[in-house]
Amino acid sequence: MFDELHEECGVFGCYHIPDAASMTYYGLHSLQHRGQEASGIAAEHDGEITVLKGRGLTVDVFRKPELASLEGVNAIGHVRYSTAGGAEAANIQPIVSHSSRLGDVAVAHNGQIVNEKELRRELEEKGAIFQGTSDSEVILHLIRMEEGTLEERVKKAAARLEGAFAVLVEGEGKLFAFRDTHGLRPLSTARFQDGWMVSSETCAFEVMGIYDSETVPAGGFCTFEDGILRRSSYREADAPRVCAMEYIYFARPDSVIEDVNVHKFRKETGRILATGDDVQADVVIGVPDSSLSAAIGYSEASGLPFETGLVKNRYVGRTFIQPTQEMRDRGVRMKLSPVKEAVEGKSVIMIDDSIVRGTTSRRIVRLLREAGAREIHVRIASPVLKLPCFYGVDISTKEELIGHRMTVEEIREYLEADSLRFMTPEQLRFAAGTAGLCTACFDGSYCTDLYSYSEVLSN
Ligand SMILES: O=P(O)(O)OC[C@H]1O[C@H](OP(=O)(O)OP(=O)(O)O)[C@H](O)[C@@H]1O
Ligand SMILES: NC(=O)CC[C@H](N)C(=O)O
Ligand code: SF4
Ligand SMILES: [Mg+2]
Repeated sequence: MFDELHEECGVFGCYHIPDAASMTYYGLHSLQHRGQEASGIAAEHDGEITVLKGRGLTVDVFRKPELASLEGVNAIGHVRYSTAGGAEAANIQPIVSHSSRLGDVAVAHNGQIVNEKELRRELEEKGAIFQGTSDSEVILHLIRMEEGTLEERVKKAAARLEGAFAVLVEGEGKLFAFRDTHGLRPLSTARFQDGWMVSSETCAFEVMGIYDSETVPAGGFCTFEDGILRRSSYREADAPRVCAMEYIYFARPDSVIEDVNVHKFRKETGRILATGDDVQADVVIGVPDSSLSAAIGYSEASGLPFETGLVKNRYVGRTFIQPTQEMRDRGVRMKLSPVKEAVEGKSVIMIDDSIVRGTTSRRIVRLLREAGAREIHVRIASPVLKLPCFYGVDISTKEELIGHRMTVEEIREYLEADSLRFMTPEQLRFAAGTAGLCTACFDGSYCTDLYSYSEVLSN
């Protein structure tokens, strides 16, 4: 069970770049918002892969001398929030295999393989011995079991996978990157000096001063070999379906996915929410950080002033020890505080990006009332979340979702808000412009066969 909505994973790779491990470290740091559970880097030098990984944030897992021990011009890295398989050490990525016959190979994966159980059974029958329980390990075993050159084996392995995946593979001095046929998870490449970088999000390139990048298309396959990048495909692309939650919540506003900037998308959702909203209000506030862009969009379209109504303590991380009951009773809130001057006596439009269990919105409505807000109108910059995700986001059962159990009016009552509105899936697709979206957790339109996971839906 999750407490709130959690990020998923991020992958970053360097090919033909001096001190690749250190550059990967900086890349992972920019992707930290996608996973705070564990972090790892695998660097290759003369065909040998050395991996360093551990639980926690990238800055806590790596120290300078350790990074220096990761030699080589190629490296891949991963920040993890587990979705399949537990948080145990064996599941931390990159996952590496050493073999005298096939050499060293490392894999880093963001997403979730929906036919994992079927593949695992088949691989075990053929003699594969798994180190852990993560779905990502299946990719490594498939590569080992296939025949041909490393590139051919990686391509054949990719073609066996169903679900959501942005994957990096390293071995034999080469790097491979591929993306699922719907493009559910983002992945981009960029030129850097004499080499290349690959990243889940383009924000990681920009911190390196790179502003030109290219999306790996759905079903696309990149081979970095002999100092060059060759683009091909391992399977025909399906209709593009980028995870809508990437735009709504996960990705950083400065990232661009499928040519659509995340901040721009969020502003558009705010604008759509404001259109036709006839509520009488004085100010618009957003829940920092992920809904600030939507709140700005709402403010611009409605002509109502945007205010800093809430301040976030950025140092409350996942490992933060929950306050004692006594502190809770005294009203100590560790994560968000209202700005009384901004909301007192006012009718407030409060924008958040999503409601999962309703905990956050309910808490904020109360905080704003205590701070003297006269009316609170909650506007959510996404549709009602009703169904689980099997593509790499930890919404695993529908019972966890307030939107599955209650009508919008019942949710409004639970939140103690004066009014509540969501977007429709159609409006969300409109906000995405040219990018095709997955909206399955809102409307059930899963774009792949769900294999054993379909049981979760029928229960
Ligand atoms: O309905 P709930 O179960 O409370 O979940 C919804 C909240 O979870 C996310 O925020 P979160 O606090 O996880 O992180 P953030 O600070 O990055 O927005 C999201 O932005 C919503 O605010
Ligand atoms: N959130 C993710 O993308 C996780 C990747 C993979 N399924 C894991 O659990 O390690
Ligand atoms: S089901 Fe929802 S969270 Fe999962 S990939 Fe689709 S849009 Fe994203
Ligand atoms: Mg939030």
